[in-house]
Amino acid sequence: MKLLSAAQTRALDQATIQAQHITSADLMERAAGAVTNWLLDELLLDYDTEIQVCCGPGNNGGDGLVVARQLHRAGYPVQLWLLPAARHSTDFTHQKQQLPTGLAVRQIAPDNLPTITAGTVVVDALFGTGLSRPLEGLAAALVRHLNDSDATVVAVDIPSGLYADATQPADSAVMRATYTLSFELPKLAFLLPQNASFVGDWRLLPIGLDAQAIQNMACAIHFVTADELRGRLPKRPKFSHKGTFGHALLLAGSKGKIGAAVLATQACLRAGVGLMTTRVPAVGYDILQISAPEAMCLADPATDFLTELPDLTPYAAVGIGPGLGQHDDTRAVLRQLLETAQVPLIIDADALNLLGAQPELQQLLPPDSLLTPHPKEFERLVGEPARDDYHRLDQLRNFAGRTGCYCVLKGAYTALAAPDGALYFNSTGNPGMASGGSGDVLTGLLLALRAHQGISPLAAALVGLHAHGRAADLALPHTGHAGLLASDIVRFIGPALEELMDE
Ligand SMILES: NC(=O)C1=CN([C@@H]2O[C@H](COP(=O)(O)OP(=O)(O)OC[C@H]3O[C@@H](n4cnc5c(N)ncnc54)[C@H](OP(=O)(O)O)[C@@H]3O)[C@@H](O)[C@H]2O)[C@@H](O)CC1
Ligand SMILES: [K+]
Repeated sequence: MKLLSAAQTRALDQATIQAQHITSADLMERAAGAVTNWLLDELLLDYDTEIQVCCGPGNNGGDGLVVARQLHRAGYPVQLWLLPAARHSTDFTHQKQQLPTGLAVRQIAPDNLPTITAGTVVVDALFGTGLSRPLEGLAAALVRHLNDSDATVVAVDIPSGLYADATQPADSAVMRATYTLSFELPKLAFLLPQNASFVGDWRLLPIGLDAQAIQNMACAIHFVTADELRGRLPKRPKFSHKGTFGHALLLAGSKGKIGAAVLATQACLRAGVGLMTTRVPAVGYDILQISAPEAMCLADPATDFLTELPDLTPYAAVGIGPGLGQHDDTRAVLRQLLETAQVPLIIDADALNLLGAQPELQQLLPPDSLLTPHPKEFERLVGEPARDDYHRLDQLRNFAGRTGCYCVLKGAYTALAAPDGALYFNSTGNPGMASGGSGDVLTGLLLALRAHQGISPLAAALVGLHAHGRAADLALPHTGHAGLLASDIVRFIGPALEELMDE
C-alpha cells in the first residue's frame, strides 16, 4: 500500500470524484457511512451511549456532520458540536444544510465545551489532512479538554492536530485518539513511535478511492501487506535438492553469547536454506553441534571470539553479527570479509557496532548488502542522533543511497530503505518480540533468503521481515506476549513462509 502525502490524499479525492462521476458530497457520504458503520459494528454503540461529534470547518468537519446525521437518524443520542471559524468548506456548508431539524447544533466556546461522562464516545472530526498549522486558541483548548477526559475518542481520518507526514512543533495540542479510522490507506504518521499516543489503534476503512489513480501516484513509501508479498517466494520444485537453496555461512557468537549464534542458525535452517555452516569461537563448538545438528560447525582457532575468516568459496551468502562481540581481532575478520566477499552479506548486531566505531569500514560494504540495526545501533552507524522519527527515516534513506545497501530500522513497524530511495514498512509482528534473541532470528531468516538464488535482494528483505513478524504472530496464541521467546519465532518461520509461497 502506498503511504501518500496529505497533498496526494487530497489529489486522490479529486481523481476519484472525476473518475467515478460522483460529487464530493457523494464521496463524503461514503466516507462518513464507513465511520458510522464502524461505530455501530465494531465499537458496538448502544442506544444509551452518549456520542459527542466535534466538527471543524473543513471536509473533516463535513464528515463529522454526516456521521452525526446518520447516527441521529438511526436513533442514537448524538450531540453535535461545531468549532467557530471565519471560513467553511463548500461541502461542510452543504452538509450543515442537510442536518435534520431535530438534531441540535451547539457552538464550542471557552465556557461551553462538551461534558464528558463515563462511557462517552467522542467523534473527532475537527481537522484532517487539511491541517495547515498547529492548533491554537479554542481548538487547542478543546483538544486538551478531551485529552484530559476519559472519553473514548474516535478520530476521523487522523487525530486532529497531527500532521500526516511531518512533525508538529513540540507541545502543540494533538488529539489522543483511542481509535483512528483512516480512509482506504494509512498515513506515514501512524507508523512512527513518536505518534503512538495520538493515533491509538488505527483501522483502514475502504471507501472505493480510485485504484487506478492510486496506482498512478508517484510514491516511494510503502506499507507492505501480505497480499503484496504473496507469490514472491518461489515454490520448492519437486526435483529440488539441497544445492538449489544455497549454502549459507554465519559468523557469530563469542563467549557467553553462543545462544545468539544458535538462534540465527536455527532460523536460517527453518527458513529453508540448503546447507548451513556456522563459524563460532571454539567455546561454541559443542553447543552448536548439539543444538543445531542440521548445521555444520567450523570452530575458530580462538576460544572466546572470532579471529579468522574461513575460505568463502563455498557460500552463496554470508551473515555476520549475532553475539559477535567487538574484539579487535573480530573487527579484522569483519574488515577482511568486507574486502573479499563476492556474495550478499547480512550485517547485524555487533558487526554494526564495529561499523559505527570505524566509519571508514562502511565504504567497503559490498552493494546490495543488508544491514539490520535497531534504532540505537543505527544511531551508532550514522554517528548522529536523530531529531525525530522523520529525520531518522531521512537518515535511513540517505544511508541506503550512500552505501548502495538495503538498511532495516527495527521497530513496531520495521522500516526498510532501498538503495533507490524507496522506503518500506513491515506490517506484521507484536510487542512480544521485544526481547533478546528476536534480532538474531531475523538475521538467520534473512540469510537463508539471500542464499536462495531465485529471490531478488528486495524481495528477500521484504519477505524476511514479514515472515519474522508473522511467525511471532502465529506463535502468540501459544505463548502470550510475555512468554514469547525468540525460539518460539523460529518454530513458526516455516508456516509464515508457507503463506507467501507461490501456489
Ligand atoms: N481525501 C479523501 O480521500 C477524502 C477526504 N475526506 C475528508 O476530508 C478531509 C480533508 O478535508 P479538508 O481538505 O477540507 O481539510 P480539513 O482538515 O478538514 O481542514 C481544513 C480547514 O481547516 C482550516 N485549518 C487548518 N489548520 C488549522 C488550524 N491549525 N487552526 C484552525 N484552522 C485550521 C483550514 O483553513 P486554512 O488552512 O485554509 O486557513 C481549512 O478551513 C480529510 O481528512 C477527510 O476527513 C472525505 O470526506 C472523503 C474522502
Ligand atoms: K480528525
